[in-house]
Amino acid sequence: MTIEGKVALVTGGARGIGLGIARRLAADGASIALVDVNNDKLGAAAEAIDAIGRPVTTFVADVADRDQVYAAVDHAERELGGFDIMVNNAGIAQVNPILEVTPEEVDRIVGINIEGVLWGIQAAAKKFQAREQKGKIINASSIAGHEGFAMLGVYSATKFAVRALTQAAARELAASGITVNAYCPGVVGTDMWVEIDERFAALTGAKKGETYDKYVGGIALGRAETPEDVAAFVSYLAGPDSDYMSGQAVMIDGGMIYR
Ligand SMILES: NC(=O)C1=CN([C@@H]2O[C@H](COP(=O)(O)OP(=O)(O)OC[C@H]3O[C@@H](n4cnc5c(N)ncnc54)[C@H](O)[C@@H]3O)[C@@H](O)[C@H]2O)C=CC1
Ligand SMILES: CC(=O)C(C)=O
Repeated sequence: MTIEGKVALVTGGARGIGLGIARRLAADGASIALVDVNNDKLGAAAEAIDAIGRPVTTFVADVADRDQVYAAVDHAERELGGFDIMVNNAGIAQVNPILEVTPEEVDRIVGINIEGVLWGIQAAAKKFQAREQKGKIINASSIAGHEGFAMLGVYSATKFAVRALTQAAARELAASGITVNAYCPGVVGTDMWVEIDERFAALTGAKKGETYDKYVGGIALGRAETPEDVAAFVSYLAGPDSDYMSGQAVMIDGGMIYR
C-alpha cells in the first residue's frame, strides 16, 4: 500500500493497459479518475475499480483537446479531493506504409499521441504547482519509441516524441519536485493489437494472427505481455520507491529490445 490515499488519473482508462494500470493503482490504495474519449466502456471500468474498494470517478475527454484535459484534471481533484499521479496512457496505433500516409492521418495520431501527452504533462504539472505539492507524471511510450518498425513509422515517431517530452519535462519540473518517466511496453494483447493485426492483414495479405504471432515470437520470455505486467512497473513509478528517478523511458517488454 505505497500510494494509499493518493489520487491517480489514468487517460485511456476504459480498457486495455490503462484499465490494467487503474486496477493496480487502486489495489495499491489510490483513488482513481478514469478518463477516456469512449464513454461506452467507462461504466464497466469504474465498476471494476469500485469492486477493489477504492473511490473512482469517470470523465469523458479527448486528450488531443487541451481544454478537455485540463477539465479532466480539475474534475479528478474536485471529485476525489486531491491530485497526485497523472498517467498519460491514451494513444492510438496506425499501420501505414511511409509512402502512403496522409496529412490527415498524421494530424490525428500526432494530436492524440504527442499533444495528448503534452497537455497531460502541462495540466498535471500546473495542478501540482498550484497545490504546492510534489507529483508523479507517467507517460506511455513503447518499444516503438526506441526503434522504428515497418508500417508503424508515424506511430513510432510519436512514441519517440513521448520520450523527448518526458526528458524535457523531467528537467523543467524537477525544481518543483515533480518526476516524469515513461513506460515502454512490447506486445500487449489488447484491442490495439487486434486492430494492428487486422490492418497488417489487409495491407500485406498476412493471415489473421500472423503478424501478432511474429511479434510475440521475438519476445525472449516467450509470451505476450499483459496489462498487469505493464501495471506492475507503473505501480513502481507511481510510488515513493521511484522518487529518485526522473526522465527515464524504460522497456517492459519481456526482453525484445535492448538499450
Ligand atoms: N498494446 C500494445 O502492445 C502497446 C501499447 N502501447 C501504448 O499503451 C497505451 C495503451 O495501449 P492499449 O491499452 O493497448 O490500447 P487500446 O486501444 O486497447 O486502449 C486505448 C484506450 O485509449 C482510449 N483513447 C484513444 N484515443 C483517445 C483520446 N483521443 N482521448 C482519450 N482516450 C483515448 C481508447 O478509447 C481506449 O480506451 C497506448 O498509448 C499505446 O500506444 C505501447 C506499447 C505496446
Ligand atoms: C503497439 C506498439 O507499441 C508496438 C507495435 O510496438
